[in-house]
Amino acid sequence: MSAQIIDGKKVSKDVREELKAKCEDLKAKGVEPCLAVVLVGDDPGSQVYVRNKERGCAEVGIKSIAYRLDAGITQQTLLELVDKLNRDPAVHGILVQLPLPKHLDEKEVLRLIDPKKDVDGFHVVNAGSLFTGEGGGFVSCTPQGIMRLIASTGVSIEGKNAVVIGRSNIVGKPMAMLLLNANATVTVCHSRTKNLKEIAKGADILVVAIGRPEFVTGDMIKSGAVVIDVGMNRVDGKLKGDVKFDEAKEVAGYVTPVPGGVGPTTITMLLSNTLQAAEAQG
Ligand SMILES: Nc1nc2c(c(=O)[nH]1)N[C@@H](CN(C=O)c1ccc(C(=O)N[C@@H](CCC(=O)O)C(=O)O)cc1)CN2
Ligand SMILES: [Mg+2]
Repeated sequence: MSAQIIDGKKVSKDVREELKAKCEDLKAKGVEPCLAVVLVGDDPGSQVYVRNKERGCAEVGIKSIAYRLDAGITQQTLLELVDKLNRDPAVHGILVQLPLPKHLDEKEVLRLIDPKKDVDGFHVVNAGSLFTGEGGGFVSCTPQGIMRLIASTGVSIEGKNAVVIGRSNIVGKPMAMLLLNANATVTVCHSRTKNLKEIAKGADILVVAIGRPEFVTGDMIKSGAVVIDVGMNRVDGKLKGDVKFDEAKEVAGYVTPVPGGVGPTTITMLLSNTLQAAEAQG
């Protein structure tokens, strides 16, 4: 058996077409959607992601303003910028690219972003509305994109065993909540989990975000499962996922590649959240 490859670029392209139309509608109503992107320092990966965010905005019709700040800036300077953007009615969405340089307090910065403009969905208010199932807040972009990828397979989530490997605030925890809200039976595994192999093998839907190259091997995957690989590990200059792709594709029903799976949908969901913010703020 050979799994179907979930094409993140194709899913992303289709969603962006919908977003272009939504953006045009907003502009026709006199709203010019605008995203402020804050990048601190010169991490090469972050520079690429920020550039891709600017390109994504341009493609869909969203105005973007990037603030590229020196790696040595103080916490106070960064907080003042966020505060200024919070108060600017022309800015609908604010994101601070992570990771920040070590001397800066990431949590304090994220807490200051107005939840109504927190298009990354990292603020406790937005995380809270996802956790209570209240909805209406912003959902973290990577897990939101993964829900689109799963939907593209046509496999229903309700009643399925979903296993999430990884418990970060950005991916693992919100992913578990989205799957739970979609009526899956969810297990979250992490570096201290015992019998991880057996638990993973019971998954109809397996999401892997543990940050270890090729951690999940073919013998940890249930036949026919949907396998989503969130990993982006650089090994000898090559990008490797958290799943051993060649083995996974012999066992799984569906599997995401790295690159070209989860990554492309992350930025697309950011664009979607920005339009949601612009619509709400008007
Ligand atoms: N403020 C934020 N910081 C970070 C986020 C985030 O959502 N908000 N997520 C990641 C980085 N990221 C977006 O910011 C991101 C990472 C990767 C991709 C992507 O398209 N990956 C490609 C491969 C790219 C490569 O070759 O390196 C793929 O998987 O096909 C998009 C967005 C951490 N920081
Ligand atoms: Mg820090």
